[in-house]
Amino acid sequence: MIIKEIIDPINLTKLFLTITFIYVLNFYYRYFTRPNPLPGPFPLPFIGNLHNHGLDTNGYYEYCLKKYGDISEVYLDHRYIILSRPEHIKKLFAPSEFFMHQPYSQGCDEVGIEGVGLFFNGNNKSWSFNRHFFNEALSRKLIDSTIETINQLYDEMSGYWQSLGNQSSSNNSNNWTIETDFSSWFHGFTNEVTSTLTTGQRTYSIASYYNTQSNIKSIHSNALVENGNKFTKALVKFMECLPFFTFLSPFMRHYFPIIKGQANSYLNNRDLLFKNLDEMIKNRRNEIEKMQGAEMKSDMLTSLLTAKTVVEGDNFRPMPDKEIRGNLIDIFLGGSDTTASLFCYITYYVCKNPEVKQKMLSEIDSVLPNFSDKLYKQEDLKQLKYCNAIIFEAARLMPPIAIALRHITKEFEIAGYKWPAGTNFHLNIKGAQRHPEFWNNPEVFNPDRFYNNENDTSSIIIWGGGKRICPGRSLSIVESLLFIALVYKNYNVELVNPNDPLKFFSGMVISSTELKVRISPRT
Ligand code: HEM
Repeated sequence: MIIKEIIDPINLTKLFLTITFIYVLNFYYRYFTRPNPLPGPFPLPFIGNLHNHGLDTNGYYEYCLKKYGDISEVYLDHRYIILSRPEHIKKLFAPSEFFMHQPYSQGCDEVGIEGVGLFFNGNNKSWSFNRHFFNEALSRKLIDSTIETINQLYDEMSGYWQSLGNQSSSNNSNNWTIETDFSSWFHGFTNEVTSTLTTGQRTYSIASYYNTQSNIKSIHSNALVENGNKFTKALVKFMECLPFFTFLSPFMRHYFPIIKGQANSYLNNRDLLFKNLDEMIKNRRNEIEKMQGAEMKSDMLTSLLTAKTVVEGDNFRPMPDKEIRGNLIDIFLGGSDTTASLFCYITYYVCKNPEVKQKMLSEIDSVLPNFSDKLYKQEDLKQLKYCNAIIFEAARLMPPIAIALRHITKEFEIAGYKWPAGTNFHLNIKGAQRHPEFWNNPEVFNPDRFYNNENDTSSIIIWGGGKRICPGRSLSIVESLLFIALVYKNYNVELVNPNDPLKFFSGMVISSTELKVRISPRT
């Protein structure tokens, strides 16, 4: 009888309405009594400001800066304080402090990345070990072997362009022009570079893209290309799911019908990706066991498997597989899309500014030998000072990661307010790098800011700052210099639609989605 009364639909409705009422009351009580109220859009229960934020992170923070000024707030899964002034942001880059990126996130736990690797790791001890490992692994030796890989992969990609050019022209010579999408080529390219650097295995992404564009197929077998393709797609989808699991509340992910379906599809994809990575780890472990002292490969997976320095009390033990997987994911997520997109932004701005392009070509031609003569090395690249300035200026205007995260675990004073432990910050990198009080003509692409010191450039924070500054920053600069050198030394590059704005998707990374260019061999 009592059970019948409890599950009576009228009682259930009353219960549901009462719980919802209490939730809403609590939500607004907390909102109106929050410490240091700031300007920002009014939040709604359950969704906060998700309806204002939408999927365009970059556009939304630009809007907040214009409408609410240097410091404002937004409600997603938590309250976030948005900082857009360099000096406020730099307080959270204090070199002596370990900051978490975000508090414990049930969403990140669900996708299996909470507390492992670097980016999603808020445990100082385990983060410090992984970070030390990263810094050691990304040594000059690894950068040298990455340069070699890029030179070789470029050779293959250039061969594909040549083949497409010959297919489109009647005279089968070097006199051809093709229209193609740099965004697709370079996403494939950086994916291959990252995979080789990380696991020692190729993904055949450039061959895969070539096969979609060409009547003649690449020499790599269909099975290899198809496998690599599946792996790459799983990585892209995994990346896409991160804002979804980070910013949507568990309630929405678990109970809202369409959202729940999407969450399940992302989780299936996670299973597929993890299975792939776990197999790579297992296979390499077997390989290492069989090698017994012979010279090992120099990729990061081998280093992770042979590192025996995780401290547990006084004991040392090998890094657990889950931790290894977390580090691999960090490199794939941090290193591929960012570098590919940056190269697209560089190309866009260089092609829109002919005087910059001319100066860049003069530097490349005077510093670098012809590609066929020798592979470019770190020493060659160091001389490309103007190209280096171009990289910084393109990343100032279009930082591939537009927002950095910080979560404080003790009271901190920023922008004249005392923030209690538990406050979350979104550091608006793009806003700070275009801030009119810190940059002369901030919207103008002018590499001379970094070449002739035409601007005080201390407000540049492309790679974040403090202890959590990007560990891949030197590698990404070397990769970008090499892309510029190889492509522009050998090809004429123009935008197909110079008047079109940049095309990108802004989630965690401001990712280039298309850049149509016209290329022909430089004679
Ligand atoms: C143009 C290329 C790149 C850009 C713009 C970029 C930018 C960033 C930014 C802004 C952060 C957050 C820093 C902070 O919170 O203060 C970060 C973190 C990170 N990046 Fe990069 N990155 C790039 C390339 C790479 C590469 C090539 C790798 C790996 C080889 C990498 C691996 C990571 C990792 C693991 C973290 C997390 C660090 C930590 O939490 O300790 N990134 N990156």
